[in-house]
Amino acid sequence: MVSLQQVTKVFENRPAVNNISFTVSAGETFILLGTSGCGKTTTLKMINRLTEATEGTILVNGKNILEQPATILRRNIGYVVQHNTLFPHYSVAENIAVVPNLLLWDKEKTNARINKLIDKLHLSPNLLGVYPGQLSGGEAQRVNLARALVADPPILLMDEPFGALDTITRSAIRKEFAQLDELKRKTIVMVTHDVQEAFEMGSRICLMDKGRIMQTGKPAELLFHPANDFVRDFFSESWLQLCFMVLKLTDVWPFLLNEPASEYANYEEVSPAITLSKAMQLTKEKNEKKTLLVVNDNTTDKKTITGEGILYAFSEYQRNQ
Ligand SMILES: Nc1ncnc2c1ncn2[C@@H]1O[C@H](COP(=O)(O)OP(=O)(O)OP(=O)(O)O)[C@@H](O)[C@H]1O
Repeated sequence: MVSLQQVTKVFENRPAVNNISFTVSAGETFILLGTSGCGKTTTLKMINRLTEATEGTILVNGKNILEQPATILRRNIGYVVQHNTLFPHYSVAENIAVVPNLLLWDKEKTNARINKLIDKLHLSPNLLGVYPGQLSGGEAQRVNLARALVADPPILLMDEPFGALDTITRSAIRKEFAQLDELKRKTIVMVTHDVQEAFEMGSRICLMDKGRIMQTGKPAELLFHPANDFVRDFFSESWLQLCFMVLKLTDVWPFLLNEPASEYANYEEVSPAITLSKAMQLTKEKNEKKTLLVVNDNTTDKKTITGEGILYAFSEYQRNQ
């Protein structure tokens, strides 16, 4: 658990972060989102005391971070940044082993953990002996993450972790990360200015502007119940796309019409837990025949639905918000 209570950071008489409060529960992925200079990185760095807050209280797992030495605090907090922060004269294996060595793990335990992690992160074992300068951007970022995860810290701070990667690598690595069971158990605070990334990864999003919090909430809350004009305007450009990314068939379930199955030649069995955008993708015509989704699992009634039906259900859902 990470909790900020009325936290302010002043640089040169100017507040970079201005009286912000939020609590991140265990296991949550909490996103700090906003344009350049709004105070996201400063907020993140105050949590592991790379920057000291000017005012306010920060609790990590219920304990005031000022009541323990920064080095001890940081053992429980992994930290991944955008830039390649690997030591250039250490091999990949040596870079990942930095924290285990500090914790005096024996060689066998360290090696077993490193091998497990590189496998999970889809890194070739052949890379363990090479130096960071020989890695691609995507490989370097996977090694950065392995280094942050190696001692299994319960909290992970990530500052634009995919920022230095090209769009395709970025999207692929993001999807891999989202599926890592290592990450699912962690409390994550992540900084991004990429709206799509925020909605794809965040269980809650904190939108900031000029050092202040404009709104904190679940992705759907920000889209359907914006707290003010700033929040509404911030998402207006990609609003529809974000809605389809965020909403699942279960969310619009009462508005989904059950179509007669006999008229359709293509069928696809899907779970009601898929997003509207995934469902729309699956209803694309194949061989000039529309595909019907047969939504079925044990938690809902079975329905047969079409792409048009999903669009209709979305507009009804929107009207009811
Ligand atoms: N060490 C520092 N000394 C003085 N001013 C600073 C310092 N660090 C940050 N600032 C200022 O604080 C404000 C917030 O910076 P911060 O890096 O937290 O923003 P950000 O939202 O993370 O931006 P970006 O997305 O560009 O990284 C900016 O105006 C920045 O210039």
